Amino acid sequence: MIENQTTESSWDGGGVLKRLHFWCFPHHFRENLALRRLGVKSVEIKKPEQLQSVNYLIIPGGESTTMAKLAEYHNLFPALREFVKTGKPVWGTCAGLIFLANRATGQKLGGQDLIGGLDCMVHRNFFGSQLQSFETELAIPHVAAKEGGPPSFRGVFIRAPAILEVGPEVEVLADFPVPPEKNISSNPAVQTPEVASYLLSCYPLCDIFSSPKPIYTSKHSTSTRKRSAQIHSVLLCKENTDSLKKVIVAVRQGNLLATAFHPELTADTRWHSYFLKMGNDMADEASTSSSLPLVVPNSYDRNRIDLPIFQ
Ligand SMILES: NC(=O)CC[C@H](N)C(=O)O
Repeated sequence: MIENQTTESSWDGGGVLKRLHFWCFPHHFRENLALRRLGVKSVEIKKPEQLQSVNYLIIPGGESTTMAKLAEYHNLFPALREFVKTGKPVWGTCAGLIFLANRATGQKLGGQDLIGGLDCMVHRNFFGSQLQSFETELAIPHVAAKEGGPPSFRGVFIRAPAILEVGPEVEVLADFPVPPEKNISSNPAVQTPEVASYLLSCYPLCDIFSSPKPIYTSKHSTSTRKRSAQIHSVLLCKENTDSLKKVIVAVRQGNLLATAFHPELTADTRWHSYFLKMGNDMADEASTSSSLPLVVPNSYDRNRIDLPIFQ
């Protein structure tokens, strides 16, 4: 995995990669801080040819439509798709997750180009607008088993996507219960036909026609309004349901890692060290003995203070 070292990429005596390359968008600065805590220095990728000397790639959060336009402008898509196919580790956070998905919904009019590779259907802005951003404790059994520390992680969701479906090769690393009725019904961003279908599929046993209350206005078509009434009824049923349906918020598929939340905004670097170790996993699978193992310290530090972002 760790071939193609550039003169910028070097190893210390213990085999720690001193320079990691990643694709820069607005959250670059915070990614850089998290990686530095693990002894890794990162650089921005701005041109397709830079990807040839890259071993790891992080596609950070931001705004995926704008990111797609920039990637198009700089002709990055072919090189990014090629990179994903090489088997080198790639991690998409939030907008980066949208980029890696094979299928996306909730996109702006006209859609946007995706890199693809991750066999899933992602819903952009699933939880709503910027105002519906939130923090929550997520159970992360797989990552905690590998990295140590507590079994949960503080997930920071900023106008976040959620994964609605995954293919058989995809391992779910974290999920999250669909928010309660009051959040969803007051939130226009999630009232799309795709969310409707999803919620209806979650609660098939509910009487979806009881006490309908339209969420959509008269400017929407009759079928859309009917659908909206169905969602509302489903959500009313859900209030009485103990077992809330969950959406997926972190996955791994081979060399691809994706999180709907922002680990770089917390002081807990376990997702970053998990990602760095993925290079070793991939090298083991490919039995490429020529690759140097990347030594990443187990990163949980209970004394590191985490500042709240959303109250
Ligand atoms: N924090 C984020 O990366 C938000 C992603 C954004 N909602 C998008 O669709 O691109």
